[in-house]
Amino acid sequence: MRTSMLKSIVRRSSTTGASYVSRRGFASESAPERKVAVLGAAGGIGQPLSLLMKLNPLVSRLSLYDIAGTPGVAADVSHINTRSEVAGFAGEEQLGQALEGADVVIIPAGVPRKPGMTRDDLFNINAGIVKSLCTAIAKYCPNALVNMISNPVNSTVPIAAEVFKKAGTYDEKRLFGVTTLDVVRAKTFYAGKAKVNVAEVNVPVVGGHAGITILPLFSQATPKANLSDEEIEALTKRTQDGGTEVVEAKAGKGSATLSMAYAGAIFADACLKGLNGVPDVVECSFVQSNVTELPFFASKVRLGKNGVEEVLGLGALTDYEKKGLEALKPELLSSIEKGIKFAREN
Ligand SMILES: NC(=O)C1=CN([C@@H]2O[C@H](COP(=O)(O)OP(=O)(O)OC[C@H]3O[C@@H](n4cnc5c(N)ncnc54)[C@H](O)[C@@H]3O)[C@@H](O)[C@H]2O)C=CC1
Ligand SMILES: O=C([O-])CC(=O)C(=O)O
Repeated sequence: MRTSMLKSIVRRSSTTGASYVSRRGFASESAPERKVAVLGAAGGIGQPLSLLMKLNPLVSRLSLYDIAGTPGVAADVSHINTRSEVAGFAGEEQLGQALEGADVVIIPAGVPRKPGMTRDDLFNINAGIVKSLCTAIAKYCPNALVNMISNPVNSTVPIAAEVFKKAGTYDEKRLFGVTTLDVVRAKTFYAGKAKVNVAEVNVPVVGGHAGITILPLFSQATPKANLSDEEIEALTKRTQDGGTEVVEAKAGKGSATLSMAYAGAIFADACLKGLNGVPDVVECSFVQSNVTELPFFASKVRLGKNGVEEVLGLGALTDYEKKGLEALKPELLSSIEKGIKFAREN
């Protein structure tokens, strides 16, 4: 019952198409002990993400932290008859306990967009939240893999890197901006247009996580389909504007939460599989990178026992994609620099 439910909820890894339960087949009983902490667990993303992490048999301890509201979420989720033990922590004084011993920390803490706002408009509030949470991570679980969801990801990941550098704990292999929702969207939109089975689709999405910095590489999408240039352009634009599509539809009640929880659960699962030694776990993520001249960049990443095992290159690009790549660089660089400057000055 549990396995079939999991399979139907989270069927495929987003880039590799690997099945949810590890290919080496760790049954829940034999999988290593793994603690996952969700920071912002009482929020719109945090709650469904906590549910999905409770359904993941690779998790043995699930730690749910927020400034308030987590005892209720934790009590609720803890009644689900799956492997992990659940604990809720609320308020800054409990943050250390929430983080102690975590293998993976997922951060969806912070304010979401309203119509008319860009992700960068969230910077003033979310930069400080991310900085204080990362300061605590450096202290209580410096070896954890950090999955950054809080926006603007293009700046919050560089902020986290600076905080860890200051604390002397930075390891570029362990810091990830979660861009999986861009991949999830690209797959869905491509499958609809190409009329192929969505469960079979793979599409890398590179760059960053805001507007034109999101660059889906539909020329590398599989299964192959004969789409016109106009169709590729429309798919690219829809993927880039996917977040705004949801923000507008929610009309002031926030941004993507359910699809983000799904995407966040897929990415965290990939991190856990990598830690557990499952081979060939590949997902797109915004990481420290040499793929372009920019210090951080999203591309396919191979995950392993220490986090990032290999940052994969871009592969062959069409002229349209090359143009998109050049066009995104100034905006992405400026968001990265804004994050670094904030962390150095505050
Ligand atoms: N990377 C991505 O693809 C996506 C990122 N996001 C971002 O995720 C963030 C969260 O979005 P929602 O869950 O919809 O917002 P929300 O407002 O529903 O939930 C945020 C939660 O964070 C908590 N929080 C605030 N300060 C905190 C702190 N210092 N420590 C711990 N928790 C704290 C709040 O109490 C709240 O429960 C936003 O910044 C949003 O833009 C949203 C969708 C996709
Ligand atoms: O658009 C937003 O503000 C939330 C987000 O990052 C997304 O849905 O991709």
